[in-house]
Amino acid sequence: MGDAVRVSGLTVVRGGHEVLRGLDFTLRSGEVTGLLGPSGCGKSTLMRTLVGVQAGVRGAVEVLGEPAGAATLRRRIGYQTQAVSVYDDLSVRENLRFFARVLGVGADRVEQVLETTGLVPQADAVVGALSGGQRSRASLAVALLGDPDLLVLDEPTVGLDPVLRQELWTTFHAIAARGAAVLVSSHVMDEAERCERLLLMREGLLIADGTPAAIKASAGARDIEGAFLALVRGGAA
Ligand SMILES: Nc1ncnc2c1ncn2[C@@H]1O[C@H](COP(=O)(O)OP(=O)(O)OP(=O)(O)O)[C@@H](O)[C@H]1O
Repeated sequence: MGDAVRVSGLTVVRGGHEVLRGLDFTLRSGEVTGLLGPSGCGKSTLMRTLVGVQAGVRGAVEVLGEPAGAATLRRRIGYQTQAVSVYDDLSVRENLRFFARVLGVGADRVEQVLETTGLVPQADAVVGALSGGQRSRASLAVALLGDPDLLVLDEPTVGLDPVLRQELWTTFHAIAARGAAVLVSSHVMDEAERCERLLLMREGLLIADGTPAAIKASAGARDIEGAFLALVRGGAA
């Protein structure tokens, strides 16, 4: 499948500092790419840039063949931020019906995303009464409503128990298998092995880009955490 995202020479200035420094990479459709790096390295800023809401951007950022932020991309991109973005006093289904109307998609899509995110049993429960993991899945369901070709998920598994994390990763792979490019950020290196491809970041720089196996092999490390440390000690960033 082709490239969903092409980025070259991307630099972003926030608060007078270069928080992204000359990034070049592509994201392919049909793959789950993990965006990994310590807190503050620039993952959220990169995601905000791809969805077209970040100011202070220099360089070329092409998303689904258009410049990032183009109005035509709105329905084609799903974005889940770190904050839960559903209404506590509405049920899951009511939230989805509301956002479906905003996006102009049919009610049948609401039922589909309830299935995809495993929320059918909770569909009529108010969001305020759900667990953190269920609330997070409700946000994911909203991000899926437009049947996006690019799905951008900012730390969607943070704070979830291992069973829920496993279920969510299965969902991400199912979405990619239908042809979407899926970008998932995490500051937990052990999520790396679940991705087809990884972008490792540190201090605004991309220090590795490849499959988990290739990154481990080139760093001579047994796991991604070891590879990350080897890359940092080797002066990659
Ligand atoms: N609104 C802002 N104004 C100025 N600087 C900011 C702003 N938001 C973030 N930054 C800075 O930009 C850098 C990158 O932040 P960003 O949120 O992209 O990192 P992150 O890797 O997503 O971190 P985390 O994993 O903690 O969410 C940090 O140094 C941060 O302090």
